[in-house]
Amino acid sequence: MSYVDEIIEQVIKENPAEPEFHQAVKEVLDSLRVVVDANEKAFRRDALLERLVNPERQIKFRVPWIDDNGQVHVNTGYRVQFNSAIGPYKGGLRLHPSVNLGIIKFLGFEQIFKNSLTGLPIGGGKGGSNFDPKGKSDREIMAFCQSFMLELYKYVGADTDVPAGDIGTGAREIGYMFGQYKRIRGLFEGVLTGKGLSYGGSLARTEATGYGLLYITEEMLKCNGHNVEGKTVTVSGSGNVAIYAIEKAEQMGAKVVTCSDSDGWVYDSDGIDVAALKEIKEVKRQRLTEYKKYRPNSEYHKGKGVWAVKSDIALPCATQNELDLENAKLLVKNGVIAVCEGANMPTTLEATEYLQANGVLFLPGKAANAGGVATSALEMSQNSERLHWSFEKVDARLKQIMIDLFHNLDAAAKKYGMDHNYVAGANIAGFEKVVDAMTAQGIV
Ligand SMILES: NC(=O)C1=CN([C@@H]2O[C@H](COP(=O)(O)OP(=O)(O)OC[C@H]3O[C@@H](n4cnc5c(N)ncnc54)[C@H](O)[C@@H]3O)[C@@H](O)[C@H]2O)C=CC1
Ligand SMILES: O=C(O)CCC(=O)C(=O)O
Repeated sequence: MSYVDEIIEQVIKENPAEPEFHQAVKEVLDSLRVVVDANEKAFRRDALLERLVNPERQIKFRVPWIDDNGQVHVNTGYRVQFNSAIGPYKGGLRLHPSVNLGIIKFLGFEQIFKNSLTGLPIGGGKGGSNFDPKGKSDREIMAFCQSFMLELYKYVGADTDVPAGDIGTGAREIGYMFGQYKRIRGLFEGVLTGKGLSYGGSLARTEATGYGLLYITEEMLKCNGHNVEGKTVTVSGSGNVAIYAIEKAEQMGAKVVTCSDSDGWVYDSDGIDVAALKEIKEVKRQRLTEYKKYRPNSEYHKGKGVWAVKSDIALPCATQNELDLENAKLLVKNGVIAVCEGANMPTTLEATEYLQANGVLFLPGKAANAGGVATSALEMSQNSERLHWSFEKVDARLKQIMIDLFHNLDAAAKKYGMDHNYVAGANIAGFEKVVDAMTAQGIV
Protein backbone atom coordinates (compact mmCIF):
# COMPACT_ATOMS: atom_id res chain seq x y z
CA MET A 1 0.00 0.00 0.00
CA SER A 2 1.28 3.49 -0.78
CA TYR A 3 2.45 5.75 2.06
CA VAL A 4 -0.42 8.17 1.35
CA ASP A 5 -3.06 5.39 1.51
CA GLU A 6 -1.55 4.05 4.74
CA ILE A 7 -1.81 7.46 6.36
CA ILE A 8 -5.37 8.07 5.16
CA GLU A 9 -6.36 4.69 6.59
CA GLN A 10 -4.58 5.47 9.86
CA VAL A 11 -6.28 8.86 10.20
CA ILE A 12 -9.72 7.29 9.71
CA LYS A 13 -8.94 4.55 12.25
CA GLU A 14 -7.37 6.77 14.89
CA ASN A 15 -9.85 9.65 14.64
CA PRO A 16 -13.25 7.93 14.58
CA ALA A 17 -16.41 9.97 14.07
CA GLU A 18 -14.53 12.94 12.60
CA PRO A 19 -15.72 12.83 8.96
CA GLU A 20 -14.80 16.45 8.16
CA PHE A 21 -11.24 15.86 9.35
CA HIS A 22 -11.02 12.68 7.25
CA GLN A 23 -12.32 14.62 4.24
CA ALA A 24 -9.76 17.42 4.62
CA VAL A 25 -6.86 14.98 5.05
CA LYS A 26 -7.99 12.91 2.09
CA GLU A 27 -8.27 15.94 -0.18
CA VAL A 28 -4.80 17.18 0.72
CA LEU A 29 -2.96 13.84 0.72
CA ASP A 30 -4.60 12.62 -2.49
CA SER A 31 -3.19 15.55 -4.38
CA LEU A 32 0.24 15.20 -2.75
CA ARG A 33 0.78 11.67 -4.09
CA VAL A 34 3.14 12.79 -6.81
CA VAL A 35 5.34 14.70 -4.34
CA VAL A 36 5.21 12.01 -1.66
CA ASP A 37 6.00 9.23 -4.14
CA ALA A 38 9.09 11.12 -5.29
CA ASN A 39 10.37 11.41 -1.70
CA GLU A 40 8.85 8.30 -0.17
CA LYS A 41 11.97 6.88 1.47
CA ALA A 42 12.96 10.05 3.34
CA PHE A 43 9.37 10.94 4.25
CA ARG A 44 8.73 7.45 5.65
CA ARG A 45 11.97 7.46 7.63
CA ASP A 46 11.07 10.84 9.15
CA ALA A 47 7.39 9.86 9.68
CA LEU A 48 6.69 13.12 7.90
CA LEU A 49 3.04 12.46 7.09
CA GLU A 50 2.31 11.03 10.56
CA ARG A 51 3.65 14.25 12.06
CA LEU A 52 1.70 16.35 9.57
CA VAL A 53 -1.70 14.80 10.37
CA ASN A 54 -1.23 14.75 14.15
CA PRO A 55 -1.72 18.13 15.83
CA GLU A 56 1.17 19.31 17.96
CA ARG A 57 -1.35 19.96 20.75
CA GLN A 58 -5.14 19.72 21.30
CA ILE A 59 -6.73 21.64 24.13
CA LYS A 60 -10.29 20.92 25.24
CA PHE A 61 -11.87 22.73 28.17
CA ARG A 62 -15.06 23.52 30.06
CA VAL A 63 -16.65 26.94 29.56
CA PRO A 64 -19.26 27.72 32.24
CA TRP A 65 -21.23 30.97 31.90
CA ILE A 66 -24.38 32.50 33.39
CA ASP A 67 -27.34 33.69 31.26
CA ASP A 68 -29.53 36.74 31.91
CA ASN A 69 -31.90 34.65 34.08
CA GLY A 70 -29.15 33.42 36.37
CA GLN A 71 -29.04 29.97 34.74
CA VAL A 72 -25.59 28.40 34.41
CA HIS A 73 -24.64 26.82 31.07
CA VAL A 74 -21.62 24.71 30.23
CA ASN A 75 -20.07 24.67 26.75
CA THR A 76 -16.94 22.98 25.47
CA GLY A 77 -13.99 25.06 24.27
CA TYR A 78 -11.27 23.87 21.89
CA ARG A 79 -7.93 25.04 20.56
CA VAL A 80 -6.03 22.77 18.21
CA GLN A 81 -2.43 23.91 17.72
CA PHE A 82 -1.73 21.96 14.59
CA ASN A 83 1.61 22.96 13.17
CA SER A 84 4.12 25.66 14.11
CA ALA A 85 6.85 24.86 11.58
CA ILE A 86 6.69 28.22 9.82
CA GLY A 87 5.40 30.51 12.57
CA PRO A 88 3.16 30.92 15.62
CA TYR A 89 -0.15 29.04 15.40
CA LYS A 90 -2.69 31.22 13.62
CA GLY A 91 -6.35 30.65 12.89
CA GLY A 92 -9.84 31.66 13.92
CA LEU A 93 -12.27 30.72 16.68
CA ARG A 94 -15.61 29.31 15.57
CA LEU A 95 -18.67 29.72 17.80
CA HIS A 96 -21.47 27.52 16.47
CA PRO A 97 -23.55 24.67 17.96
CA SER A 98 -22.13 22.24 15.37
CA VAL A 99 -18.55 22.67 16.63
CA ASN A 100 -16.77 19.52 17.82
CA LEU A 101 -13.18 18.33 17.86
CA GLY A 102 -13.34 16.90 14.33
CA ILE A 103 -14.56 20.19 12.85
CA ILE A 104 -11.82 22.14 14.61
CA LYS A 105 -9.23 19.62 13.43
CA PHE A 106 -10.34 19.87 9.80
CA LEU A 107 -10.17 23.65 10.01
CA GLY A 108 -6.78 23.58 11.75
CA PHE A 109 -5.37 21.15 9.18
CA GLU A 110 -6.54 23.33 6.28
CA GLN A 111 -5.08 26.36 8.02
CA ILE A 112 -1.53 24.90 7.89
CA PHE A 113 -1.47 24.95 4.09
CA LYS A 114 -3.49 28.15 3.71
CA ASN A 115 -1.17 30.06 6.01
CA SER A 116 1.85 28.67 4.20
CA LEU A 117 0.39 29.82 0.86
CA THR A 118 0.14 33.42 2.06
CA GLY A 119 3.95 33.53 2.07
CA LEU A 120 3.83 34.98 5.60
CA PRO A 121 5.35 33.43 8.76
CA ILE A 122 2.26 31.87 10.37
CA GLY A 123 1.65 28.30 11.52
CA GLY A 124 -1.73 26.54 11.57
CA GLY A 125 -4.28 26.39 14.39
CA LYS A 126 -8.00 26.71 14.99
CA GLY A 127 -10.37 26.80 17.93
CA GLY A 128 -13.88 27.51 19.04
CA SER A 129 -16.82 26.23 21.00
CA ASN A 130 -20.25 24.68 20.56
CA PHE A 131 -21.68 27.88 22.09
CA ASP A 132 -24.50 29.35 19.97
CA PRO A 133 -24.33 33.17 19.84
CA LYS A 134 -27.69 33.36 18.05
CA GLY A 135 -30.32 35.14 20.16
CA LYS A 136 -27.95 35.90 23.06
CA SER A 137 -27.77 39.33 24.69
CA ASP A 138 -24.54 41.34 24.61
CA ARG A 139 -24.05 40.57 28.29
CA GLU A 140 -24.43 36.83 27.71
CA ILE A 141 -21.92 37.00 24.82
CA MET A 142 -19.50 38.85 27.10
CA ALA A 143 -19.96 36.31 29.90
CA PHE A 144 -19.19 33.47 27.51
CA CYS A 145 -16.18 35.21 25.93
CA GLN A 146 -14.67 36.09 29.30
CA SER A 147 -15.07 32.54 30.59
CA PHE A 148 -13.63 31.14 27.35
CA MET A 149 -10.54 33.37 27.63
CA LEU A 150 -10.13 32.59 31.32
CA GLU A 151 -8.94 29.16 30.17
CA LEU A 152 -7.56 29.94 26.71
CA TYR A 153 -5.16 32.64 27.93
CA LYS A 154 -2.79 29.93 29.22
CA TYR A 155 -2.08 28.74 25.70
CA VAL A 156 -2.04 31.86 23.52
CA GLY A 157 0.17 34.93 23.10
CA ALA A 158 1.50 37.29 20.43
CA ASP A 159 4.43 34.96 19.65
CA THR A 160 2.87 31.60 20.41
CA ASP A 161 -0.71 31.37 19.14
CA VAL A 162 -2.83 34.21 17.75
CA PRO A 163 -6.54 33.41 17.33
CA ALA A 164 -9.01 35.51 15.31
CA GLY A 165 -12.63 35.44 14.13
CA ASP A 166 -14.55 32.78 12.22
CA ILE A 167 -18.23 31.81 12.10
CA GLY A 168 -19.97 33.44 15.07
CA THR A 169 -16.87 35.35 16.17
CA GLY A 170 -16.69 38.93 14.96
CA ALA A 171 -15.43 42.26 16.27
CA ARG A 172 -17.70 42.18 19.34
CA GLU A 173 -16.47 38.77 20.52
CA ILE A 174 -12.81 39.56 19.76
CA GLY A 175 -13.17 42.76 21.82
CA TYR A 176 -14.52 40.92 24.87
CA MET A 177 -11.82 38.24 24.60
CA PHE A 178 -9.05 40.81 24.17
CA GLY A 179 -10.22 42.79 27.22
CA GLN A 180 -10.26 39.64 29.33
CA TYR A 181 -6.78 38.53 28.16
CA LYS A 182 -5.32 41.96 28.94
CA ARG A 183 -6.92 41.92 32.37
CA ILE A 184 -5.61 38.46 33.26
CA ARG A 185 -2.11 38.81 31.80
CA GLY A 186 -1.62 42.55 32.32
CA LEU A 187 -0.26 42.59 28.78
CA PHE A 188 -1.34 44.78 25.88
CA GLU A 189 -0.13 42.68 22.96
CA GLY A 190 -1.36 41.41 19.63
CA VAL A 191 -2.74 38.16 21.02
CA LEU A 192 -5.79 38.28 18.75
CA THR A 193 -6.42 39.69 15.28
CA GLY A 194 -9.62 41.18 13.96
CA LYS A 195 -9.43 43.70 16.80
CA GLY A 196 -11.26 47.03 16.74
CA LEU A 197 -9.41 49.93 15.16
CA SER A 198 -9.18 51.83 18.46
CA TYR A 199 -7.10 49.10 20.14
CA GLY A 200 -4.71 47.65 17.58
CA GLY A 201 -6.90 46.34 14.79
CA SER A 202 -5.93 46.69 11.15
CA LEU A 203 -7.81 48.66 8.57
CA ALA A 204 -9.16 46.32 5.86
CA ARG A 205 -9.16 43.19 8.06
CA THR A 206 -12.97 43.26 8.11
CA GLU A 207 -13.08 43.36 4.31
CA ALA A 208 -10.03 41.17 3.70
CA THR A 209 -11.45 37.67 3.22
CA GLY A 210 -14.20 38.77 0.82
CA TYR A 211 -12.02 41.26 -1.03
CA GLY A 212 -9.17 38.76 -1.26
CA LEU A 213 -11.57 36.19 -2.70
CA LEU A 214 -12.42 38.56 -5.54
CA TYR A 215 -8.79 39.58 -6.13
CA ILE A 216 -7.72 35.98 -6.62
CA THR A 217 -10.84 35.10 -8.61
CA GLU A 218 -10.09 37.97 -10.98
CA GLU A 219 -6.47 36.85 -11.38
CA MET A 220 -7.50 33.27 -12.12
CA LEU A 221 -10.14 34.41 -14.60
CA LYS A 222 -7.70 36.79 -16.29
CA CYS A 223 -5.23 33.96 -16.79
CA ASN A 224 -8.02 31.98 -18.43
CA GLY A 225 -9.33 34.65 -20.76
CA HIS A 226 -12.20 35.98 -18.62
CA ASN A 227 -12.82 38.61 -15.95
CA VAL A 228 -15.28 39.44 -13.19
CA GLU A 229 -16.75 42.50 -14.88
CA GLY A 230 -20.17 41.93 -16.39
CA LYS A 231 -20.58 38.47 -14.86
CA THR A 232 -23.56 37.18 -12.88
CA VAL A 233 -22.45 35.86 -9.49
CA THR A 234 -24.18 33.65 -6.94
CA VAL A 235 -23.02 33.91 -3.32
CA SER A 236 -24.09 31.81 -0.34
CA GLY A 237 -23.87 33.09 3.23
CA SER A 238 -24.46 36.59 4.52
CA GLY A 239 -21.74 36.89 7.14
CA ASN A 240 -18.37 38.59 7.08
CA VAL A 241 -16.97 36.75 4.06
CA ALA A 242 -20.15 36.90 1.98
CA ILE A 243 -20.84 40.59 2.60
CA TYR A 244 -17.41 41.79 1.50
CA ALA A 245 -17.25 39.34 -1.40
CA ILE A 246 -20.52 40.81 -2.65
CA GLU A 247 -19.27 44.35 -2.12
CA LYS A 248 -16.03 43.81 -4.06
CA ALA A 249 -17.72 41.80 -6.85
CA GLU A 250 -20.15 44.67 -7.37
CA GLN A 251 -17.30 47.21 -7.30
CA MET A 252 -15.65 45.16 -10.04
CA GLY A 253 -18.76 45.41 -12.19
CA ALA A 254 -20.39 42.03 -11.56
CA LYS A 255 -24.02 41.49 -10.60
CA VAL A 256 -24.47 39.39 -7.46
CA VAL A 257 -27.98 37.94 -7.34
CA THR A 258 -28.09 35.75 -4.21
CA CYS A 259 -27.10 35.43 -0.58
CA SER A 260 -28.29 33.11 2.20
CA ASP A 261 -28.35 32.31 5.90
CA SER A 262 -29.03 29.06 7.74
CA ASP A 263 -32.84 29.56 7.38
CA GLY A 264 -33.20 30.60 3.75
CA TRP A 265 -31.93 32.57 0.78
CA VAL A 266 -32.55 35.73 -1.19
CA TYR A 267 -32.74 36.22 -4.96
CA ASP A 268 -32.44 39.81 -6.11
CA SER A 269 -32.43 40.08 -9.90
CA ASP A 270 -31.32 43.73 -9.70
CA GLY A 271 -28.21 42.81 -7.69
CA ILE A 272 -27.89 42.45 -3.92
CA ASP A 273 -28.08 45.76 -2.06
CA VAL A 274 -24.96 45.40 0.07
CA ALA A 275 -25.77 48.45 2.23
CA ALA A 276 -29.09 46.85 3.18
CA LEU A 277 -27.35 43.54 3.86
CA LYS A 278 -24.83 45.22 6.17
CA GLU A 279 -27.62 46.99 8.04
CA ILE A 280 -29.52 43.71 8.53
CA LYS A 281 -26.57 41.49 9.43
CA GLU A 282 -23.88 43.72 10.94
CA VAL A 283 -25.95 46.37 12.70
CA LYS A 284 -29.30 44.80 13.57
CA ARG A 285 -28.16 41.13 13.65
CA GLN A 286 -31.44 40.05 12.02
CA ARG A 287 -32.46 37.20 9.71
CA LEU A 288 -32.51 37.54 5.91
CA THR A 289 -36.32 37.60 5.88
CA GLU A 290 -35.86 41.33 6.58
CA TYR A 291 -34.20 41.93 3.18
CA LYS A 292 -37.54 42.19 1.37
CA LYS A 293 -38.40 45.27 3.44
CA TYR A 294 -35.45 47.05 1.82
CA ARG A 295 -35.92 45.52 -1.65
CA PRO A 296 -39.61 44.74 -2.30
CA ASN A 297 -38.86 43.20 -5.72
CA SER A 298 -36.50 40.57 -4.29
CA GLU A 299 -37.54 37.01 -3.47
CA TYR A 300 -37.02 35.18 -0.17
CA HIS A 301 -37.05 31.38 -0.13
CA LYS A 302 -36.85 29.09 2.87
CA GLY A 303 -34.20 26.35 2.90
CA LYS A 304 -31.37 25.98 0.39
CA GLY A 305 -31.45 26.88 -3.30
CA VAL A 306 -28.69 29.29 -4.22
CA TRP A 307 -26.86 26.81 -6.49
CA ALA A 308 -29.93 26.30 -8.67
CA VAL A 309 -29.70 29.93 -9.80
CA LYS A 310 -27.93 30.45 -13.13
CA SER A 311 -24.61 32.23 -12.77
CA ASP A 312 -21.15 32.59 -14.34
CA ILE A 313 -19.30 32.56 -11.03
CA ALA A 314 -20.35 30.77 -7.82
CA LEU A 315 -18.85 31.81 -4.49
CA PRO A 316 -19.81 29.53 -1.58
CA CYS A 317 -19.19 31.68 1.52
CA ALA A 318 -21.24 30.03 4.30
CA THR A 319 -19.97 26.74 5.72
CA GLN A 320 -18.47 23.30 5.03
CA ASN A 321 -20.11 20.86 2.61
CA GLU A 322 -22.83 23.28 1.54
CA LEU A 323 -22.26 22.52 -2.18
CA ASP A 324 -22.80 18.85 -3.00
CA LEU A 325 -22.76 16.76 -6.16
CA GLU A 326 -26.38 17.62 -7.08
CA ASN A 327 -25.57 21.32 -6.72
CA ALA A 328 -22.44 20.88 -8.83
CA LYS A 329 -24.49 19.25 -11.60
CA LEU A 330 -26.91 22.18 -11.57
CA LEU A 331 -24.06 24.68 -11.75
CA VAL A 332 -22.48 22.87 -14.71
CA LYS A 333 -25.85 22.56 -16.46
CA ASN A 334 -26.32 26.31 -16.06
CA GLY A 335 -22.91 27.04 -17.60
CA VAL A 336 -20.90 28.18 -14.57
CA ILE A 337 -17.32 29.20 -15.47
CA ALA A 338 -15.77 29.33 -12.01
CA VAL A 339 -16.38 28.17 -8.44
CA CYS A 340 -14.18 29.87 -5.83
CA GLU A 341 -14.51 28.91 -2.18
CA GLY A 342 -14.94 31.80 0.26
CA ALA A 343 -15.81 29.38 3.07
CA ASN A 344 -13.60 26.55 4.33
CA MET A 345 -14.28 23.29 2.45
CA PRO A 346 -17.81 24.28 1.31
CA THR A 347 -17.65 21.83 -1.62
CA THR A 348 -17.83 18.09 -1.08
CA LEU A 349 -15.09 15.93 -2.61
CA GLU A 350 -17.50 14.46 -5.18
CA ALA A 351 -18.74 17.91 -6.17
CA THR A 352 -15.17 19.21 -6.54
CA GLU A 353 -14.24 16.28 -8.79
CA TYR A 354 -17.36 16.77 -10.91
CA LEU A 355 -16.72 20.49 -11.37
CA GLN A 356 -13.09 19.91 -12.32
CA ALA A 357 -13.98 17.07 -14.68
CA ASN A 358 -16.42 19.39 -16.43
CA GLY A 359 -13.88 22.13 -17.04
CA VAL A 360 -15.04 24.51 -14.30
CA LEU A 361 -12.23 26.67 -12.90
CA PHE A 362 -12.18 25.63 -9.24
CA LEU A 363 -10.25 27.49 -6.54
CA PRO A 364 -10.15 25.75 -3.15
CA GLY A 365 -10.77 27.69 0.07
CA LYS A 366 -7.24 27.37 1.35
CA ALA A 367 -6.19 29.59 -1.54
CA ALA A 368 -9.33 31.58 -2.28
CA ASN A 369 -10.11 32.72 1.28
CA ALA A 370 -6.48 33.17 2.43
CA GLY A 371 -6.82 36.96 2.28
CA GLY A 372 -8.37 37.01 5.75
CA VAL A 373 -5.54 35.30 7.55
CA ALA A 374 -2.96 37.12 5.41
CA THR A 375 -4.36 40.44 6.58
CA SER A 376 -4.36 39.10 10.12
CA ALA A 377 -0.63 38.56 9.69
CA LEU A 378 -0.36 42.18 8.50
CA GLU A 379 -2.22 43.17 11.68
CA MET A 380 0.40 41.24 13.67
CA SER A 381 3.15 43.14 11.86
CA GLN A 382 1.53 46.48 12.66
CA ASN A 383 1.15 45.46 16.33
CA SER A 384 4.81 44.43 16.51
CA GLU A 385 6.06 47.72 15.12
CA ARG A 386 3.39 49.68 17.05
CA LEU A 387 2.24 51.37 13.88
CA HIS A 388 -0.99 51.64 11.98
CA TRP A 389 -1.07 51.39 8.20
CA SER A 390 -3.56 53.15 5.91
CA PHE A 391 -6.46 51.26 4.32
CA GLU A 392 -4.85 51.71 0.92
CA LYS A 393 -1.55 50.22 2.08
CA VAL A 394 -3.14 47.13 3.64
CA ASP A 395 -5.51 46.63 0.71
CA ALA A 396 -2.66 46.93 -1.80
CA ARG A 397 -0.58 44.37 0.16
CA LEU A 398 -3.60 42.05 0.31
CA LYS A 399 -4.18 42.31 -3.43
CA GLN A 400 -0.54 41.55 -4.21
CA ILE A 401 -0.53 38.60 -1.79
CA MET A 402 -3.58 37.11 -3.55
CA ILE A 403 -2.09 37.63 -7.02
CA ASP A 404 1.23 36.06 -5.97
CA LEU A 405 -0.62 33.23 -4.27
CA PHE A 406 -2.47 32.37 -7.47
CA HIS A 407 0.72 32.31 -9.54
CA ASN A 408 2.46 30.23 -6.90
CA LEU A 409 -0.20 27.52 -6.93
CA ASP A 410 -0.58 27.70 -10.71
CA ALA A 411 3.16 27.13 -11.08
CA ALA A 412 3.08 24.18 -8.64
CA ALA A 413 0.25 22.54 -10.61
CA LYS A 414 2.11 23.04 -13.89
CA LYS A 415 5.41 21.77 -12.42
CA TYR A 416 3.77 18.42 -11.65
CA GLY A 417 1.88 18.18 -14.95
CA MET A 418 -1.50 19.08 -13.46
CA ASP A 419 -2.19 22.33 -15.28
CA HIS A 420 -5.48 23.95 -14.16
CA ASN A 421 -5.81 21.65 -11.17
CA TYR A 422 -5.74 24.43 -8.59
CA VAL A 423 -6.62 22.03 -5.76
CA ALA A 424 -3.42 20.09 -6.37
CA GLY A 425 -1.46 23.29 -6.96
CA ALA A 426 -2.57 24.81 -3.65
CA ASN A 427 -1.91 21.66 -1.66
CA ILE A 428 1.50 21.09 -3.19
CA ALA A 429 2.67 24.72 -2.89
CA GLY A 430 1.44 24.95 0.72
CA PHE A 431 2.97 21.59 1.63
CA GLU A 432 6.42 22.20 0.14
CA LYS A 433 7.20 25.16 2.39
CA VAL A 434 5.93 23.41 5.53
CA VAL A 435 7.90 20.26 4.76
CA ASP A 436 11.04 22.25 4.13
CA ALA A 437 10.67 23.97 7.54
CA MET A 438 9.78 20.73 9.34
CA THR A 439 12.78 18.94 7.85
CA ALA A 440 15.17 21.77 8.71
CA GLN A 441 13.99 21.77 12.34
CA GLY A 442 14.62 18.06 12.95
CA ILE A 443 12.31 15.52 14.52
CA VAL A 444 10.01 17.62 16.69
N1 LIG B 1 -14.03 35.54 8.67
C1 LIG B 1 -12.91 35.23 8.06
O1 LIG B 1 -11.98 36.04 8.00
C2 LIG B 1 -12.76 33.92 7.38
C3 LIG B 1 -13.78 33.00 7.31
N2 LIG B 1 -13.62 31.86 6.59
C4 LIG B 1 -14.71 30.90 6.44
O2 LIG B 1 -15.80 31.52 5.76
C5 LIG B 1 -17.03 30.92 6.17
C6 LIG B 1 -17.97 32.00 6.67
O3 LIG B 1 -17.38 32.64 7.81
P1 LIG B 1 -17.76 34.10 8.28
O4 LIG B 1 -18.39 34.84 7.17
O5 LIG B 1 -16.60 34.66 8.96
O6 LIG B 1 -18.83 33.77 9.39
P2 LIG B 1 -20.09 34.61 9.87
O7 LIG B 1 -20.45 34.10 11.20
O8 LIG B 1 -19.84 36.07 9.69
O9 LIG B 1 -21.16 34.17 8.80
C7 LIG B 1 -21.44 32.82 8.56
C8 LIG B 1 -22.46 32.73 7.49
O10 LIG B 1 -22.70 31.38 7.16
C9 LIG B 1 -24.04 31.05 7.39
N3 LIG B 1 -24.09 29.70 7.96
C10 LIG B 1 -23.44 29.24 9.03
N4 LIG B 1 -23.77 27.96 9.24
C11 LIG B 1 -24.62 27.64 8.27
C12 LIG B 1 -25.32 26.47 7.95
N5 LIG B 1 -25.18 25.36 8.70
N6 LIG B 1 -26.12 26.49 6.86
C13 LIG B 1 -26.24 27.60 6.10
N7 LIG B 1 -25.61 28.75 6.36
C14 LIG B 1 -24.83 28.76 7.43
C15 LIG B 1 -24.53 32.06 8.39
O11 LIG B 1 -25.91 32.23 8.32
C16 LIG B 1 -23.78 33.29 7.92
O12 LIG B 1 -24.39 33.87 6.82
C17 LIG B 1 -16.65 29.85 7.18
O13 LIG B 1 -16.45 28.64 6.50
C18 LIG B 1 -15.31 30.34 7.71
O14 LIG B 1 -14.54 29.31 8.25
C19 LIG B 1 -12.47 31.61 5.92
C20 LIG B 1 -11.44 32.47 5.97
C21 LIG B 1 -11.45 33.64 6.79
O1 LIG C 1 -7.48 35.65 10.54
C1 LIG C 1 -7.17 34.59 11.05
O2 LIG C 1 -6.24 34.44 11.81
C2 LIG C 1 -7.93 33.32 10.79
C3 LIG C 1 -8.90 33.32 9.66
C4 LIG C 1 -9.48 31.96 9.59
O3 LIG C 1 -9.93 31.42 10.57
C5 LIG C 1 -9.43 31.22 8.35
O4 LIG C 1 -8.60 31.55 7.50
O5 LIG C 1 -10.20 30.26 8.20
